[in-house]
Amino acid sequence: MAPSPSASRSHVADQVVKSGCVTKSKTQAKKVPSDHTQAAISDQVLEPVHGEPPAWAENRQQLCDAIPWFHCTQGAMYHHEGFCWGFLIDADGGARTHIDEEVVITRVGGCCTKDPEGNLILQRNQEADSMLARSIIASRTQSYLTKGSKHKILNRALPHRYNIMSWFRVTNVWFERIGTNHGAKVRFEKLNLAEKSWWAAKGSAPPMPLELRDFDTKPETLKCESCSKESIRMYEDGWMCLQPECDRFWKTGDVPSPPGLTFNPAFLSFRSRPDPKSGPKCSLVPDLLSTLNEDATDLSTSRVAWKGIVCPECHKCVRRTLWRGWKCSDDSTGTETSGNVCSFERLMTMNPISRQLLLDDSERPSIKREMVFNTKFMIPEIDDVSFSPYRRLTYKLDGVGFITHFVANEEINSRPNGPDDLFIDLQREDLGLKHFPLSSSLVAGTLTAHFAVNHGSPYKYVVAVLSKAFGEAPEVILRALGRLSWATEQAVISAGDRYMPPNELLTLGYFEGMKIGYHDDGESSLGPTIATLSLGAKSTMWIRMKQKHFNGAARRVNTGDGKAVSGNVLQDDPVLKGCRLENERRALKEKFEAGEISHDEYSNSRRTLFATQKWKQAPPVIKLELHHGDLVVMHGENLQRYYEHSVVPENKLRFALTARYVKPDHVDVAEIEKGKFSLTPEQMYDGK
Ligand SMILES: O=C(O)CCC(=O)C(=O)O
Ligand SMILES: [Fe+2]
Repeated sequence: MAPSPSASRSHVADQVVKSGCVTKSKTQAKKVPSDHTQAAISDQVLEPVHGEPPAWAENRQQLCDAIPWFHCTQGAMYHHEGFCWGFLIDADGGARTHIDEEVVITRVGGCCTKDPEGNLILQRNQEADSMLARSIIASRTQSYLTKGSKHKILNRALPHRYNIMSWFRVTNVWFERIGTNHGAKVRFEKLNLAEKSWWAAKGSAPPMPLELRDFDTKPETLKCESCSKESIRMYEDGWMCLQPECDRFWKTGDVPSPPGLTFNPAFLSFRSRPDPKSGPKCSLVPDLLSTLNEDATDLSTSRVAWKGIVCPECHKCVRRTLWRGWKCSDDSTGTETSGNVCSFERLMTMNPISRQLLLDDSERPSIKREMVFNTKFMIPEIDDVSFSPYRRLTYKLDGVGFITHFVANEEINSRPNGPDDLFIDLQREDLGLKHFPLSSSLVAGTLTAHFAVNHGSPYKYVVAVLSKAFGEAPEVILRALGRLSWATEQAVISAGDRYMPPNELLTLGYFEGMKIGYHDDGESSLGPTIATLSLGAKSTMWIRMKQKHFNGAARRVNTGDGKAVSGNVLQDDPVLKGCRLENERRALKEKFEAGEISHDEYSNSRRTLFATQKWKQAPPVIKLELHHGDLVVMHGENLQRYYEHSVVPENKLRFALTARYVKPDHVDVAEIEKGKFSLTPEQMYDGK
């Protein structure tokens, strides 16, 4: 038996209630089978909304960067320390997804995979003690919602792809049968019932005043005869036990529940009494800008200052794409639906940080830095004579290439025009450093975790960085290029190879907490030598074998248990020193090369060999501690083909200036000029 209609319920019933599986109002009960829902929805004509969201974004990265309570690039829920902070209602909320002006009902998410048609399928049972379910249950007092405009359940035209809705509270978490499993569902209720929701239909009636609402009538609750536990009457079609462990779970009478259930109107329309004590714990829209004090010396490079902001003018979530700050129009995805053209920008005065501020005590060597090499990694050849005052460390990878590390010291760093001066001058210049979109990223719109600017011949590897001509480069860039040309020449000539002077220089800038993940610098358009000058904060460079070369096969994820296993074996296995199953792989390769086995037999034997091995990450083989003023030269095409590197700085500010040789036949004729330069005697470097 449904409870009798309450004041609040009848009021809400006047507003049309939509649901993902069933479209229904109290007076009009029209059932739509779930698989027809999407088609039905796409035919709907969307009505305009009454207001504007307090903040919005065109992609998920913008949202996650600017909204601290939704710092979550995947999944529907942001949970932190056991609480759900933000919830994203996107395209697929499951059967009976419901949104009206005050209530949202959706699946909790998790435990899902996508079928070939892209529909979310619940893979296994979701339990009440799962992390997601626990954090949403713990968040009963409040939660916040954002919503994707792809989600047409509401039947309204939402202004942007992601729109912040409001504060909500969690009123119910329960389980439904989904296929052969059970999954958690949640009902949210808007906290502020007095104010009209911006997503209400344009011209719709204002919300019912609080004093006229009935907060006492709740949907009826019945005790299950089998498990003796109580469950709310959730569905109009009849009461059923909602305890997944009960034998009467999700049954009306003795039969499994029919498909196309609809919610009990009393369940949709009840409202919780407003409680002034359970207000929101943080602001819906953060105000980072007003709390920034630019006079604090190193604030502009600290972690807090590279978050996104909500534009005070157009309310877009804007990432800090620029070295000096935020520019609303610069963080545009080109998909802005509203044709948003906003001129807001906030560029900070960047007070140069002295290198002394970034040093720890172990980094104040007078002449040579003490070095202790960890035997877990390759031990280099040490040469204190040939390039004094530099110490030269050489790491040789047989048949692959070598890495030369010129270790600087105070004598080198403090010379006029040396690394100390370069570090300050780079900070004074407006180099045009920016975050660029990663060209190959799993999540579209992801920006690099560092700032970059390219000078000289265009270089388009990890990110497509527009290149500025050396002719227009600040003087400090040419001085760095002088040092890098010296290091490249010394390292290559001492190995007896041909020196090709660099014609490109990529400057990377790292604020606190930024880094460059594993990647290689191999590209057919590049010469085999790459030289980097480190300035500012100390950092660690890691070098490891590429995963496929380490394992001998590409990585494949087992669909059954989700574990990583070996996929296709390498066509041409170089069998690098230190790779997995090195002896066995080498023996098979030798047999194949000697013509003792066919290519198919070679591949099959390797497949059998790898079948018993779990996929493993390659451990780093070389670890370099990069200090201010150090130069590193990587030489050898195969080094980039078989190995990859990453660099993780430790403090607030670091620059890495990397020079390469871009082959002229890979450069557009119109761009050739950009790579030409001539250095003055002051810009040249002699190794002192
Ligand atoms: O930050 C560094 O030292 C490394 C830079 C780098 O790997 C690159 O520019 O490709
Ligand atoms: Fe690199």
